[in-house]
Amino acid sequence: MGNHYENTIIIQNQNTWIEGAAVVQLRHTATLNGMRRVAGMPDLQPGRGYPVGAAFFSTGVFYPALIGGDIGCGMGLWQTGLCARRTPPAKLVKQLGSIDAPEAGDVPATIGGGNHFAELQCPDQIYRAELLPPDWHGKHLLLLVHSGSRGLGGQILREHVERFGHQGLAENSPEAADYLAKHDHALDFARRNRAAIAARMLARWRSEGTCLLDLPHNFLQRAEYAGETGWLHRKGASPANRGLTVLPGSRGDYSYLLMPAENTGFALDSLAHGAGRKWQRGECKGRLSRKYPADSFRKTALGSVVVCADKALLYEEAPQAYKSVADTVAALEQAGLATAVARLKPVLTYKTAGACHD
Ligand SMILES: Nc1nc2c(ncn2[C@@H]2O[C@H](COP(=O)(O)O)[C@@H](O)[C@H]2O)c(=O)[nH]1
Ligand SMILES: [Mn+2]
Repeated sequence: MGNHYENTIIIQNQNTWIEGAAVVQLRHTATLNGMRRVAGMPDLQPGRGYPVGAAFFSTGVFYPALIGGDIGCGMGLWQTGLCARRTPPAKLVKQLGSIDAPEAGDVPATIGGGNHFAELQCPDQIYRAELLPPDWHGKHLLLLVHSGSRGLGGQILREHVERFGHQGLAENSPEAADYLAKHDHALDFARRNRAAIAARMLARWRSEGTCLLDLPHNFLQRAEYAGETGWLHRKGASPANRGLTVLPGSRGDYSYLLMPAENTGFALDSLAHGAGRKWQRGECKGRLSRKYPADSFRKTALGSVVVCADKALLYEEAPQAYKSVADTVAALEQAGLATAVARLKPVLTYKTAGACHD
């Protein structure tokens, strides 16, 4: 169900919890010059000035600050040739070793920090077999890669903010053309980097792999809404008009393969990009460390293994810090935006094998 406020919709149901600060940020974006409609997803959460988990449609002007610094961040999903039953996680961890150092080439093939990750997942439940992709192999593991444009997007945003602050750029201006060229480069860089990460990991496991989908969730595009042509900004929102999408939960929760519905225009053709954060990064250690030593997070309640040598990150990205992904999926389904196709269970989550930062 949606919750309307002038030109704003928030996709939520009775079980959706959204932090008040995120709603305040969303309502502020709705007042920006040229803004026609904003759509908050059930994973709406506060960001640095602007919310995460939302889409924004404007005319005549666009706002690089709404896209943020991780331009092109997204999710790629690969079908691997690794047999789910015959490949114990401990063996996969050993074969993988570290992929923290950049490879030579035009992209580093590294994941980056924060909540970027690569995860092997096992098909766990199939709800709509007829909607599975043609290359689907139910007995083999899937590889989900979540990464962005690394330092590149951050540099583009910094340069923009130094010159223009948080102002929008008038379409057809030289400044808009300059930003768009850089944005498109970062978008492509991020996509190629996810493919390079997948290729690097699959090579270590001596497995073939086929890309089932690759969708950015932080990007700007030309689009139409209510008969007007304008600019669709997505910040932590997955496109609902490019076929199957994947909605990740957390390293200790399921992920879902979703088929978007036909009519998603009311939500600016967008879906949630994750379960959504419940706790801010900075509060996680305080909430968890008395009860849970960092090492206890290297195995999850679903039996998966976590490779994360950074103890601070073990707390910041703990499953407890995220909302229930099943609730997020239910809110999307109830709003008529998507149908769950399959549920995927984590087997091995890779964050960093590098040095320990206590
Ligand atoms: N399956 C996993 N999902 C995860 C993990 N860490 C975070 N997440 C989910 O991904 C999104 C990504 O959000 P973004 O704003 O950084 O793009 C987040 O909302 C979580 O729901 C993980 O290790 N495994
Ligand atoms: Mn992301």
